[in-house]
Parts: sequence; C-alpha cells; structure tokens
Amino acid sequence: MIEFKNLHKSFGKLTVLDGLDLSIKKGGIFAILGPNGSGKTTLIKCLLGMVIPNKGEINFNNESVLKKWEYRNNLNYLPQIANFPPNLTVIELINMVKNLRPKESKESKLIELFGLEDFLNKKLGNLSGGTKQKVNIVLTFMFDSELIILDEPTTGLDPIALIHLKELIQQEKANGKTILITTHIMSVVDELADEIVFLLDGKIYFKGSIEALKKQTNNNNLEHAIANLISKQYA
Ligand SMILES: Nc1ncnc2c1ncn2[C@@H]1O[C@H](COP(=O)(O)OP(=O)(O)OP(=O)(O)O)[C@@H](O)[C@H]1O
Repeated sequence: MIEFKNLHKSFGKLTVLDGLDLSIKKGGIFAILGPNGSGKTTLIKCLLGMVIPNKGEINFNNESVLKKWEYRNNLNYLPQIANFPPNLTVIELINMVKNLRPKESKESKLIELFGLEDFLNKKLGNLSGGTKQKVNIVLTFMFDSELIILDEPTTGLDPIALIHLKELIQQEKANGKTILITTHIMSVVDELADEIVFLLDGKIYFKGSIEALKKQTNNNNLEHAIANLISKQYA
C-alpha cells in the first residue's frame, strides 16, 4: 500500500532520512518508533506532501505521491501539534472541516464518545490540552478513509479517553483500515501494534512483530527490548 524507496531528507547540514526503504502492506496497525528526533514525523510529513524529500520515491497504492494531492482524499491525519484557530468554537471548526471535505462524516458519535457536548460552543483557545486533543481525534476519525496516520495521538488524554481511542483504533483495523501510529507510550504499542517499524540513524533499523523484536533482543519486556535495540546500535 505504501512504499518508501531510498528516501533522503536533510534540513541544512542535518541528515534526518538517509536512504530509507520501507513498505507497508494494507490492513493492520503499524507503530513507527524511534528516539526523539529520529525522523518519525519527517517520514510521515513526506508521505503527506508536507515535507519534500531531497531524493527517493514514495508510492501510495502503487502511484507516486510526489507533486500529487488527490491521494490525500484517501487518508486521515492527526498531527502531533494541532494549531487550531483560537477564536473559533469547537463546532465551528468541525463544520468548517466538514465543508472542506465533501465526504460523509460521523462526528456526532465521536463527540458523544469523548464527552465533548458541553464544549461545542467553547472557543478552541480556551480549551485544556487534553480537550483540544479530543477535538483533534474527532476531526481525524470522523471521515472514512483507508489510511489513518496518527502522530502521538495519546498526548494529554485521560485514562477513559485513552481507552476510547484504543477501541476506536481497533475498530478501524477490524474494518480493514491501515493505521500508522507514532508514540513513545510502550503500553499502547504492546496493546495495539501488529508490526513495529523502528527508525534509527535515518534508516529502518527493525521491522517486524513485537514477538520477533522480543526474540531478536532476547528480552520479554517491550520497553527494554526497544532500549536494547538502541544500545546495541551504539555499542
Ligand atoms: N522544518 C525543519 N527544519 C529544520 N529541522 C527540522 C525540521 N523539521 C524537523 N527537523 C529536525 O529533524 C529531526 C527529526 O525531527 P522529527 O520531528 O521528524 O523527529 P521525531 O522522530 O518525530 O521526534 P519526536 O519523537 O521528538 O517527536 C530533528 O532534529 C528536528 O529538529
């Protein structure tokens, strides 16, 4: 479904992606992991056309995405930091996004699920971080798309909202969707991920199941298995 071939991206002298190759098949939950600054968001933004690679190919459903935009109709994206217009109310923003995207939307169910009814007429600039993140989640999941990209979706969520988010992700997977998720919360990876994609030094350092990672690192604890991957590389 998605293929990155020999992808390079530098910001000035800083090389972030250094000949990265990765293919992701359709269906399932893929956790994109790596230390801070390893290039997870950059990789996602290359796929979205928000960062232009210096070199390499990116294909979505066997077609190059470079200089294209139509493919974006088939994906939903939750950004790591949502810069909402502070003077709009929650419902104004939801309606604005609905108008921009002429697709069927199911926001009512999500508003109820995350208990946002009482916030609909509040200005986005006055919301708490966690409530803003719930709005971010509603905007991401209200449309039906084959690919869902979630950049740190759990930030600021309380335990109940976190449970609802995890259920939502599982439901999308059950409906055959492909979900890419970046997170530093290993319990989320443990519960959700079918495959781990681990970025280090601008390349994919490991790709496989949690079981395979535990076996390779000879460590039964996911957090320690990941730490083991990093320390072996720098040993
Ligand atoms: N527009 C930009 N201009 C300059 N440097 C950038 C830009 N975007 C990202 N970087 C740098 O590229 C590197 C990779 O950043 P990126 O946000 O992709 O990392 P990440 O793996 O998502 O990190 P984190 O886990 O902290 O979210 C960092 O050193 C970052 O400072």
